[in-house]
Amino acid sequence: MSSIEKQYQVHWLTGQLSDASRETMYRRSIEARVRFESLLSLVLAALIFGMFAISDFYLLGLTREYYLLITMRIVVVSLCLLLAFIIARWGGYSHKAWLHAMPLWIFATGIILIVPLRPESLSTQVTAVVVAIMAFYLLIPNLLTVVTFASFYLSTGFLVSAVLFAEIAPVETLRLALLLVMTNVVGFCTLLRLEGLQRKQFSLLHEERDRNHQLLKEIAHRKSLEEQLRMVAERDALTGLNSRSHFMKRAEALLQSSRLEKAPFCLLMIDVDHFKSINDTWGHSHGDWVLTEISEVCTLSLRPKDVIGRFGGEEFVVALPDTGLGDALIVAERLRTKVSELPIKEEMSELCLSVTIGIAIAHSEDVDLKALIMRADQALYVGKRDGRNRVVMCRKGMDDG
Ligand SMILES: Nc1nc2c(ncn2[C@@H]2O[C@H](COP(=O)(O)OP(=O)(O)OP(=O)(O)O)[C@@H](O)[C@H]2O)c(=O)[nH]1
Repeated sequence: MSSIEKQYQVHWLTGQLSDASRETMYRRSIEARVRFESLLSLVLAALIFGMFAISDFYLLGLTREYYLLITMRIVVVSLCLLLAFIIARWGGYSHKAWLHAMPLWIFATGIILIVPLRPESLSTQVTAVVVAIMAFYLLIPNLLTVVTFASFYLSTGFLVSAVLFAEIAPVETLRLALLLVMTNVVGFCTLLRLEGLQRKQFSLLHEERDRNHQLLKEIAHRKSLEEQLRMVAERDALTGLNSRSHFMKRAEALLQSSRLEKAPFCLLMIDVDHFKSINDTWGHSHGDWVLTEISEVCTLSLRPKDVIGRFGGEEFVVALPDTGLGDALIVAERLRTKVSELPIKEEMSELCLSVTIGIAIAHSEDVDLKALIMRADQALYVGKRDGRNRVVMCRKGMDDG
């Protein structure tokens, strides 16, 4: 048996969940409904029990027995209404189930007390007792044990009263006893079945809820994994810039729309000068720091619609949509100056940080982004060759070299 099945196992005799905490949970789940049903049954039962006073009057007249009966009925009805009020206010079913059981004992006592006062109407009372027992079992569900005891009390009490005060013959006593036993057995079995079914339904609902909860957790976990994977694929781990592949995707889209709108489009290739010697002199961690600083200063100097990525090693690439050569030159110069003005760590004070930038503009005949990158790279190469720390535009003729 799985642990879930064990948690929701129903006791064969009490009809309650074997796990006490689950039983409390179940009772809490039906609390509002049980409260309302208890109220309704109490008020209705009190009303019907009280209305029998009319038939008492016609049968007994204003006799001593009648006054005793009416007093008893008033006490029972008042107690029931008082209990209805208490249940409405403080009758939490999960922790005060005994309160819901009390009316049964009051009614049972009331019914038993009628026998000595009206022994001649025993046959009517037998019917009333059978109806009351069935009502106990069917209208007060979820309290099988208590209902069984109360019904047993009513049955034996009534039987003893009938023998003592109505003086019924032994055969009649046996018949009455058998009738009461039968009523109790039918009521008990019906309620036991009902209790089991209700709790099974509850356990199925909970199992489903638990599974849904697990599923939601799993979905959330997968979503976060997907997000992490997406981040890994799209972002460069060191600088947080677009990764090369993601940059290519975004830049390609920008290039396409620039072509459609016939808007200018420029591309910058930025390379850190003498970066190898930075690594060699201060170590890779300082080299990483320099790359991060450069990526930050470049990102801050660009427009939101520009796209920057880390192309590899110490090389960055920038796509500038809606930008002609003149403006691209201004942007590149600004980036170059910002990098050269970057505040450097104390221990790297001798470092003269600079970048060389190659610019390429998209001509109408440009087939794809790769060709544009190649041209910017060639311009960058020229810049490196001519002494670094400069911005070079790709000119006709470089394409061939
Ligand atoms: N710290 C660090 N170094 C890197 C990283 N990626 C590449 N490098 C190093 O960057 C250096 C690039 O050196 P080169 O390609 O020779 O270029 P350079 O020294 O910048 O010289 P020029 O480009 O000609 O000015 C290599 O030593 C790489 O190992 C990185 O993520 N972090």
